[in-house]
Amino acid sequence: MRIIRTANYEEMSVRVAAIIAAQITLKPASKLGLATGSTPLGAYRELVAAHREGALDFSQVSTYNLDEYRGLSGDDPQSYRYFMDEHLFSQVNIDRAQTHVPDGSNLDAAEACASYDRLLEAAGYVDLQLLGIGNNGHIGFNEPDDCFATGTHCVDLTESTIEANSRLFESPDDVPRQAYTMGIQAIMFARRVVVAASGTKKAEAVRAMCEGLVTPSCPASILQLHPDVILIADEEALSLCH
Ligand SMILES: N[C@@H]1[C@@H](O)[C@H](O)[C@@H](COP(=O)(O)O)O[C@@H]1O
Repeated sequence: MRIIRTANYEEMSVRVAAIIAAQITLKPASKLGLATGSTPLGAYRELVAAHREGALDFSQVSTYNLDEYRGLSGDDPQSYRYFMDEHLFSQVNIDRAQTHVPDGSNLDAAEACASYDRLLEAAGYVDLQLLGIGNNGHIGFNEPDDCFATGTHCVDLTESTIEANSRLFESPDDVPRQAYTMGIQAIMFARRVVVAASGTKKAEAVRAMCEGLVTPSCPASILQLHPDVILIADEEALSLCH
């Protein structure tokens, strides 16, 4: 795992965006695995700015998002599809038909997950997977568990994740209790993984990911087995690493 240490969130965002931009420049038809949350927002802003300056062409790019709340349709402002449309897809020249997010409006979990897996398999998985990390070490919505879940699956969100994500809802009661998430396999099949982390709240999860045992109780720790991972993290997020 290569570690790029940055002074703060802004510098982290610039470094993450630069790697994604380089990926698109080198391979215009790149398949990108994308993440939601506060962490990638700055990088998305940088990518939008680069596009507006004429430096980045998304016309051949396709994207596959990690996860979606079960029960939310794409026109719900709390959905991850809405988040991606708002912060990235509507701001660049990407073909919206080439942007993919698990279908939260499909309440048939088995069907929703199987069809997302078929899509990922048909795509041959992604060239670059962008990840944030949950305070409890989750990636996507792969929560701490007794085993690593391989395929796309429906998860019951942990109390700590509901609490952490409630800042984006009116109250914790409004946070959906379940989500569909890409499994560990599709994440590990990405040719390159870029993990972004910022702030002291992520420090323990970052330490466990980089230096702890490879264990499903910290899902991000599986990334120690991936041959091409770049962690871009600020001083605060790296503060517990040796
Ligand atoms: N499912 C998402 C993850 O993909 C994200 O990495 C994590 C951290 O979010 P944030 O970047 O807002 O801290 O939260 C959510 O639960």
